[in-house]
Amino acid sequence: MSDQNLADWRKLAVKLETEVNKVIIGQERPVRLITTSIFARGHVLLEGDVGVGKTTLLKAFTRAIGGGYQRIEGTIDLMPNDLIYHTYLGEDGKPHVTPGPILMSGSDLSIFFFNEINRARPQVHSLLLRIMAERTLSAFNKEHYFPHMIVFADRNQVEREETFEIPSAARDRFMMEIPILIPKNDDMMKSLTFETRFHDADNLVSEVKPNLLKFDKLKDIAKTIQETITATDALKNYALNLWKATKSPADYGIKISDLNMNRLMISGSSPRGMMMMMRAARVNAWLNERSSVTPTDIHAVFHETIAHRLVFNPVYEMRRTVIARDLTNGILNVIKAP
Ligand SMILES: Nc1ncnc2c1ncn2[C@@H]1O[C@H](COP(=O)(O)OP(=O)(O)OP(=O)(O)O)[C@@H](O)[C@H]1O
Repeated sequence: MSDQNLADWRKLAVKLETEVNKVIIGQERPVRLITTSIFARGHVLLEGDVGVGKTTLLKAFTRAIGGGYQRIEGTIDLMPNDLIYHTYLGEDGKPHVTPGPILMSGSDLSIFFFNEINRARPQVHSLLLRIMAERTLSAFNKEHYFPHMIVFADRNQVEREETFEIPSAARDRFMMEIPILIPKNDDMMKSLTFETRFHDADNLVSEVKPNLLKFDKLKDIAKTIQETITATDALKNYALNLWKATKSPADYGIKISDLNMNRLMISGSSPRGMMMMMRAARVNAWLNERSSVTPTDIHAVFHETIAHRLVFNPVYEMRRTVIARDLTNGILNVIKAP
């Protein structure tokens, strides 16, 4: 793929963001991060309250990139097979089997949204993780492939009863965890409350230009971005120091008020985490018309690619959201950028 092609795709990526930002208001940063994940081919955890527009956001993205959108709700009685097929008694009195959400769009599946993943049992998580990693599933005597699928999973953080928290090994498979918060701006809050266009999500999504990108070409362009955007030795050393600081922040003089830094960390970033962080940073460089990754590109994605995979001492886990934010900020402040 030529440089011209990369430039053309960049224009499409910017258009994609414009289209989504047209219907989803006050979420420019999550939209940039989701675009980054799409072009870095990484799965995403969404963190946020209910009714903040997550479904609408993902439907808007799917409409613009093309391909199929499917969604499933995590519930305590959901079984792994519920992802694969439904059974029902037909009018003819006979049992029938139809494809479940994961199979419904066939190999054109583009975005799969698992809402409230932590309400589903670990058996369901493991099936999902296997499909995410292998992009294939055998069912109905056939192998099914999902070469273009990106999984988005939302964790209900408000009600913790009857939930099955996804373990750190599973969280590590996701490229990012992106917070989706209610817009703070008064005018936007008024718009969401009073403008009727926001009240009908399907109608709202229909304002997005359909099939702006070719979803089945994203894999190729993602590969080209990773192969084309370079990193200097100084930048590589910088990334290495950031990595080490996630393992033992105390050794680097990083402090968070009232925490015992020597007891905070159980484990820092995994190699996969650093790899995914760099993939996202490369895409950020490309989106900003740079041919080489700069520290700014790393800063743009560091928190969202690293925080969810850090494991804290259990006494600090309840305060994870705040501590993780302070820690990643502390690391970026203390480690000297080239
Ligand atoms: N920032 C926003 N921009 C545009 N519409 C929004 C925004 N936030 C909420 N909405 C509107 O709020 C309604 C609920 O949104 P949606 O169903 O997408 O939320 P959700 O986060 O998926 O909810 P749940 O967690 O309950 O599934 C929709 O009508 C949507 O248009």
